[in-house]
Amino acid sequence: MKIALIGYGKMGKTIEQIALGRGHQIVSIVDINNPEEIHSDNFKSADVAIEFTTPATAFNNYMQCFAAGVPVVSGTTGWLDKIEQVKEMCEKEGKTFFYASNFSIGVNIFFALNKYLAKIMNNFPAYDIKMMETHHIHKLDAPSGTAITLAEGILENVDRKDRWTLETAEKATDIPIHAIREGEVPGIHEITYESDVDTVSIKHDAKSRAGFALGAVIAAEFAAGKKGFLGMDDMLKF
Ligand SMILES: NC(=O)C1=CN([C@@H]2O[C@H](COP(=O)(O)OP(=O)(O)OC[C@H]3O[C@@H](n4cnc5c(N)ncnc54)[C@H](OP(=O)(O)O)[C@@H]3O)[C@@H](O)[C@H]2O)C=CC1
Ligand SMILES: O=C(O)C1=N[C@H](C(=O)O)C[C@H](O)C1
Repeated sequence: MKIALIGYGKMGKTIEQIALGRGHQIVSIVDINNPEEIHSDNFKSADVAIEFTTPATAFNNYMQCFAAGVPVVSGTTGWLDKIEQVKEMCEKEGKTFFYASNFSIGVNIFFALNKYLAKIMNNFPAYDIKMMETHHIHKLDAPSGTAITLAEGILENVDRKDRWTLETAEKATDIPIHAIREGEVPGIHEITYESDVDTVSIKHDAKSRAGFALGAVIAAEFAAGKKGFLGMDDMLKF
């Protein structure tokens, strides 16, 4: 498969290695220093583009991919205020867009476990809920996209909570998310249910970026040739 990379940072470089290892070709690399590459014939020849850039630049990159007729797989976080526009373009204009706040298979198993535990905990109001996420110091957004997805999984299932907040809970119905930025940590997420008598917690700890990158390449293999707004639930069967 011919892959274009948009964003050649930590994720772009890891994805390149994994894609080459799976027999794919990297036909174009667009980064901050060569934005015009996105208009090139090489870019347009790609079966799919994999986009990992920044919260501020992702949406414009999606628009360029749509204009070039190249399906896009993106893992960039912090741009979700525009997600409805992207969904509408997929539905009405037949564009292809695959998004995941976290492409790791382990994290997606953790997402399912989080929802299952939340359903159980809905019946046990003695437990209060909080979340902690730790990432490297270069991360631009907080809380992480993964933490937001986890919080949404709890909110769907626990009636006594109605929103997430960053750092402090302002009312009993809030789920506080504590975001720590430390060294070069690839990503840790932990959800804690605490009562007066005990604590129940679940945790995912990424050892490197390899799991995120492998998931993104598998998603690209899945998305190429398909139409619409796609996500991990379309690809993974639990
Ligand atoms: N969904 C998932 O599974 C995962 C998501 N992420 C998310 O992916 C994003 C990228 O992460 P990461 O690779 O670690 O970040 P990096 O900062 O290492 O890489 C981003 C790259 O994009 C470049 N860039 C900035 N603007 C543009 C632009 N307009 N066009 C093309 N390239 C551009 C940056 O250049 P420069 O540095 O010169 O500005 C940099 O090389 C983040 O939002 C992060 O949260 C990360 C890991 C997993
Ligand atoms: O910025 C990162 O590094 C990561 N970002 C994603 C997020 O915001 O959830 C996924 C992963 O945790 C690494």
